[in-house]
Amino acid sequence: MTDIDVKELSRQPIRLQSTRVWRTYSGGRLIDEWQGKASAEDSTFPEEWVASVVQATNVGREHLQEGLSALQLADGSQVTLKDVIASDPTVFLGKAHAEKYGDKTGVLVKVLDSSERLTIQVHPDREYAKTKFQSDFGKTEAWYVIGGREVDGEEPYVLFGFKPGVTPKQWKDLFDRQDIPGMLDAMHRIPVREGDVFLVQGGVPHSIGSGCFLIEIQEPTDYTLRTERTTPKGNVVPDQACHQGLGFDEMLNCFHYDTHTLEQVKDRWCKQPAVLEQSAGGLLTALIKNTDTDRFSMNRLTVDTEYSMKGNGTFVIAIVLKGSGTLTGETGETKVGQGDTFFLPASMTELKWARQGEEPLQVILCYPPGV
Ligand SMILES: O=P(O)(O)OC[C@H]1O[C@@H](O)[C@@H](O)[C@@H](O)[C@@H]1O
Repeated sequence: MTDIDVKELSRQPIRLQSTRVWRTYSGGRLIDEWQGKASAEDSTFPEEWVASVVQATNVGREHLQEGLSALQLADGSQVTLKDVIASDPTVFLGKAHAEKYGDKTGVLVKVLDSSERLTIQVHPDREYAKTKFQSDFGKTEAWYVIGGREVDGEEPYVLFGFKPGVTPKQWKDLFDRQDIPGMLDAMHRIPVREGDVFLVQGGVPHSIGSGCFLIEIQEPTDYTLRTERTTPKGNVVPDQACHQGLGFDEMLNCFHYDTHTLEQVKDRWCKQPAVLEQSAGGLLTALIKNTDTDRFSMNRLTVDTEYSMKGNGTFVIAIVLKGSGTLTGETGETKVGQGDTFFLPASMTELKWARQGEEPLQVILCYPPGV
């Protein structure tokens, strides 16, 4: 493995390379456009994984190492972020975090763009993940909608939460008969708009609809249990991809069968952004707060002129959503622009974002548990 200069690397923003991941659904054109690629198109690589130290689980693609974020070192060689962090977890992740989580970041961030509806699915809560997958993490996730498109005349939407009256027996029956309209109808359908924020806890049935362009923050696993045995486009979902080796009965046990009215779903899982700090230079808004969940948090920074951020002893995952400018730390200045992604090591104590372009610089800041 290439020599990692820990001292040098831990004092500067680490620019991450693009990591696209194969999924059962198609999309990704809006990610290509956002990243400024010459040709933008939908494909079966509809997700960009950011600062990932998690390998993707794709049935039939186990021979590939998908999902791990990489970066380029000063000598031009490539190394995974996972190896960089493992070289000195305390310096990169922060002392308190490393004491608790070792070399794991405890969080995974993605940019996702769907040109078709995703399969109806559920992710494990912590208890299920522990007992069935021997994992300390489940897969609670949150979505921040950054755009979207109309697909076949349908506006972007998401489906989640069981409607009143749905029972485990009914859900099993719908699954056994593969009554997909029935399964869709058992969940609430919510149209989405840029700026919306949703928290989807482990155990909650859901399906991201077509036309959604969003940033997702989640617990760092890739456990998905699917009740649809064919995708909306008609591709067969292998049994293993439905139940992850646990069998169909255990798959059905992953769901939380509490039911909600639409109002209750909105109250519980649709989150309202809240201003954290406003200065002459910028505006910091909380999208997912540590009072919403103890699994992660996410803020949006809008820089009108300049904005300084003090380190708080932990690392940050940054996605430049819009605009261009600079990011200055103790080792110098880095140019930043829409589509760039960074891992900001915990040992960076001070950072200054500055806008350069015509529009304000907008950055999404993602944090691990405990911040
Ligand atoms: O089941 P597929 O289509 O592969 O989609 C899986 C995707 O589902 C979404 O709801 C999110 O949980 C993503 O993190 C995940 O990658």
